[in-house]
Formats: sequence, structure tokens, C-alpha cells
Amino acid sequence: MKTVFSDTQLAHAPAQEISDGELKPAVEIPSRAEIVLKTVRDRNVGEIVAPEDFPIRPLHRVHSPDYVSFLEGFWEKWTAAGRSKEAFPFVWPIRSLRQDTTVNHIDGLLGRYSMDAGTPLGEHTYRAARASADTALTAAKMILNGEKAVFSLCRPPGHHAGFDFFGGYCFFNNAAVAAQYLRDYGLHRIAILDVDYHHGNGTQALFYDRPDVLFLSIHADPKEEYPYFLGYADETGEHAGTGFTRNWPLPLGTDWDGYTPALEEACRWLLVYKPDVMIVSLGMDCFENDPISKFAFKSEDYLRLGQRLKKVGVPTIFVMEGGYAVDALGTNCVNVLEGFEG
Ligand SMILES: NCCCNCCCCCC(O)(O)C(F)(F)F
Ligand SMILES: [Zn+2]
Repeated sequence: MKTVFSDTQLAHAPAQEISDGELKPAVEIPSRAEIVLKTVRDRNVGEIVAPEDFPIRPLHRVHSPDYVSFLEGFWEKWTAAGRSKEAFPFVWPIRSLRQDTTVNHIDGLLGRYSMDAGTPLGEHTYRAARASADTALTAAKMILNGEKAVFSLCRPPGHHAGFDFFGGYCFFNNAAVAAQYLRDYGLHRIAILDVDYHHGNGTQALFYDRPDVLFLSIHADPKEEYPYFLGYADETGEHAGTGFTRNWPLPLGTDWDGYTPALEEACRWLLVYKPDVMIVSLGMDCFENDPISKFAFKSEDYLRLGQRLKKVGVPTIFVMEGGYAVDALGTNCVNVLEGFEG
């Protein structure tokens, strides 16, 4: 299986995040990608290719142009305002505040285009996020050109990012950008299976009223876990998309045995939907030693996950999302790819 990755994705190097009421060292750090890349090489997963430089248009097919421009021009505005350290939003246009104002102040803009205070914006964030989206787009193009399975080593991740907002360490929704690209290039049905520990709120919302992209997510119950406000079992799509979203929220502490019934149900939905391509939002944060997550996968379970996904039997793009136990991240990620390849 080929891997797509570019060193430009390492340029986004957040120092801190706000978590549990204090500033802590960031967990979505470049070494996550480096260890996965090293393990891909060490275990001979396959050729590693650089992403193509796509134009902005595939991003505009998913994200609002003003949001993309905000990210592109942010650092210049931030430093022009006399700021020099990474930026954190701290005020949002929440209920009773206006959504329609044309905001110009940098702190207002940060809130206008974000969903949480835990995702710092730095000097190279835009560049790295663009490269991460190009990595997913390149994988999609490879599938269109006949590849059966491609690993898109995305970082920064994407599944929390929505039409016009960043958050949860995500800026561009890599999986959604790839799905829309496949649709624009003639495929009819795309399934996105999100196995990250956290619900992919951004991805769900982007396709919620559409039947051409099926969104399935198995994740920690949002009653107890980020993102808290989406990912409940009663969210099944709307309008033409009714029935094309399914969520399996699971209790904290879930291990592989607790996870498999949901995975089997999701695979049955895939069997019925018969997607032209399956995009797997592959977060490895269900792992028992993940520092910010509370599921209990063992490393071997990731082999089982890959084996099960292979049985779906359709061209597949693995788009990396989360996973913060850095020492085990390479093993856990490549276990999925090796399990899939058989
Ligand atoms: N006390 C810990 C608070 C952590 N709050 C933010 C969690 C973000 C999870 C990001 C992710 O793993 O879902 C992604 F795949 F997008 F990277
Ligand atoms: Zn996650």
C-alpha cells in the first residue's frame, strides 16, 4: 500500500493547548507523523509519495472561501496586531450574539472561525494544513487512477473542522475534501467510516443533508467526551440525507470486544450502501495508553480492525486523524494497514 506524506505537514508545531483548565504541552505534534512515517518505512508498508500541490478549488468545495482566506492571512494580521506567540480563540458568537457582523478585530475573527480554545494557530499552520489536505487529495487521485488502497498520512488532522471553523486540532477536513473530490470526478457514492475515539462533528455536518456521502462514526459517547455537542445516536441525517448518517456512541472504557458489535453494524451499513470508495478517518486514540482518551484497545486490536475493514471489499483511503500515545502510534497505525493488506 502506498503512503502519501510531505514534510511541509510538520511545519505546524503547536507548543501548548488549553486542557483541563490549564495550559499544557500540545499533543498534536509533528513527532506523531514522524513516528508513523518511520514505522511505514521500517515495516515496508510500501512506497512513500509526496502529495501533488492542488489548487485552492478542492478546498472551496468543502470550506467557505472566507474561512480559507482567514487561515491564509491570519498570521500577518496577528503579528500586525503586535502578537508573536501562537493564537488561541477566547470569545465566540454564541447564542444571543450576532452571527452576521463583518468582524475585523483579530480576536473576533479567531472566535468567528473556531469551535474551541484548544487549537492554537501558528505561523505555519496554514501551510501545513494545506499540505495535509493535498495529501488526502493525492490519495483520492491515486484511487481514481486505479490504486485499491492508499494511506494518506494526514497531520494536522481534519474531522472536527467544518464549513467555516477549525477546532479539535483540525483546520481543513481532509477526509471531506477527499470525498468531495471523488464525487466531483465522477464517483457516485462515498462512505466515510470514522474510527477515531472522538466524533467527527465536522465531517458529519458537511454531508448531513446528502445521500451521496454516507457518514458512519463509532466514538466515545459525547455525553462524556469531546466534542460533547454532536455524535448522538439520534443523529441520522436530514432532508435528502436522512438515513445516511449513523452514530455509535460507546461508553468510556470500551475495549475491542465492546467495540466490535458497533463495527459489525457499521460494516453491514457499508454492505448495503455499496460505496464506490470507503474513506476511513483513522484515529488511533482508542488505544489503552492514549493520554487524552478513555477507550482500551490493545495494539493487536488494530490488526483486527484492518482485517475487518478489508472484508468491506471496496477501494479504501486511510486518512489519519488522531492518536497521541506517540511511542505506540507507528505500531498501531501500521497494524491497521498490515491487517488490511493481509
Ligand atoms: N482533556 C483533553 C481535552 C482534549 N480536547 C480536544 C480533543 C481533540 C481530539 C482531536 C482528534 O483526535 O479527534 C483528531 F482526530 F481530530 F485529531
Ligand atoms: Zn480523536
